[in-house]
Amino acid sequence: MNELEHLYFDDTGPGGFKSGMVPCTNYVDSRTGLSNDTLGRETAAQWIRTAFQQILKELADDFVTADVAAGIGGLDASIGFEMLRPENVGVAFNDSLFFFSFFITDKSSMADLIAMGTAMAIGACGGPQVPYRGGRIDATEAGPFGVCQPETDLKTTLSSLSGAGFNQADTIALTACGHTMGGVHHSTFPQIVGPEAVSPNNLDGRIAFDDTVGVNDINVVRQYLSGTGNRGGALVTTTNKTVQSDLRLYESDNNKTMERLSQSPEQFNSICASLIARMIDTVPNGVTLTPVLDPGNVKHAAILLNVDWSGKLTLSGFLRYIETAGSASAPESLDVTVINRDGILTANTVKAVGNLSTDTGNGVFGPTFPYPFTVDIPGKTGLGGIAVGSERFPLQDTLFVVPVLSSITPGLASYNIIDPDKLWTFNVTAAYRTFSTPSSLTATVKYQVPQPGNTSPRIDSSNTAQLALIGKTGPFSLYSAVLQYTLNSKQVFGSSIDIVDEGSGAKAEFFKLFSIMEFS
Ligand code: HEM
Repeated sequence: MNELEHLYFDDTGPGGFKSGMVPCTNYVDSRTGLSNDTLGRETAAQWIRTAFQQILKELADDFVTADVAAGIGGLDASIGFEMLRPENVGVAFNDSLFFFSFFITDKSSMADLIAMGTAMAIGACGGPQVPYRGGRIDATEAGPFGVCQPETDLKTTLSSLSGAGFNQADTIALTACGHTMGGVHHSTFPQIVGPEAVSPNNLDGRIAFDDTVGVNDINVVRQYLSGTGNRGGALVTTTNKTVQSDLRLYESDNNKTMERLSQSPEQFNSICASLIARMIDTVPNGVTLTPVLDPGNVKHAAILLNVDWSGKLTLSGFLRYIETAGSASAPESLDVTVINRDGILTANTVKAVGNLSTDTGNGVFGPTFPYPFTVDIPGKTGLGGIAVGSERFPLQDTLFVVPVLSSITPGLASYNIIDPDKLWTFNVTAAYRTFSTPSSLTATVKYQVPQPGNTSPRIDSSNTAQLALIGKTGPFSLYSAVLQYTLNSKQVFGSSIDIVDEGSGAKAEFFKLFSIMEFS
């Protein structure tokens, strides 16, 4: 299963991608790793701002100053290299990148996670579903300097964003779509918000954009136009004219765009969904984004394939059922039917019973329920996929990592995500459905490594080892390797292994090593 789909649709429990913004007003302080509701900060809002700043910054540097038509700019996480710049003042970017860094793997770049954070913060906090695609590539160096600050004059802001393909109405609407959650902080922008905003439960002194600070809604537009509530927030109401950047922008077309946005929540949502999608989909030349991640109704997740010494295969994992708009409510069970190696639907069917008491949904698409299943498969006929109702999901048994014959030590009992470096031993066994000896069967372990001067790590793919034949079972040959690395727990968490036979092209890609860690 696609890692981004997993993070977005399934990984929503404690420690999952969504955990930072539950509830939407939650704030996770990267300095302690803990929630803190006394500062007047909000993680969901920081995530949206990070994407924009990366883009406004990337919009301000790549995406804005650099010209999208020239293909230079876009969401590429170069902000990680630029934390010390004045334009990146405040903790928001550091907080966000620190949180996202736990989820960086070979298949999930920082830039994709920044974009996902925005889609989730908006979609799960009362806003629209923002179409989300993957495929962004992280920059390997800092980008040019940015320009969009509260002090920036209107002409410069508009021309910067127009270089990124956003006209004046787009720029006004995009800003209002972003400036509905969170607010402006005295601790970060004392020239905008005075010390009077500071209180025991608002130690950073936030003035919110509207009075629904944790909800992505039309309120900011309506309060701005009617002069009620927070009147659009401090970038409108500050008496320091130089930094009234929202007021300058909103008024620049005589409030026409704000009037249009205010007409209905549905209109606000649909304009925002399309502008935010355009914002996060702005990528440098040469980057091809995937199709929009489709929650579907039913998909498989956390699939593991084992083989025993008699050659019998066992497939286990779960289906997730999302009650997307207009779909039937989750049934008590779903039938999983094995498709054999030749692509033929077999009579081998098991019932996956839903755990309907646990909604694992990300709050964007609808209640989501897991249906665990296990099915035995004769090694002779093998596995080509599974069918669930009319849906077919391709799987393969040509080359795969065998979880029961693989291990990681030390185990979960001594694992803590903030543990420092220690020696890890990965004992990896793969089953290969061939009896001819491959010229070279290699295992590449990929894990994150820090980048000097950057909060965001990169993936190191340089650790490769040969696998050696250890036996045969049914139609499979078993190959194994023992790999040892000194890593911290965070590196182990996101590590994965690819097994490749270059000669035949057979591969088992992105097996997450953490998935086999046991209590020991
Ligand atoms: C057009 C020019 C813009 C300027 C000059 C600007 C400036 C600012 C400033 C000064 C803050 C206060 C940050 C703090 O005190 O921590 C802020 C907050 C925020 N901005 Fe913007 N912004 C702009 C557009 C946007 C856009 C287009 C989006 C997203 C689509 C966005 C999303 C946010 C969010 C979510 C916050 C709240 C952050 C928090 O509460 O931590 N901004 N912006």
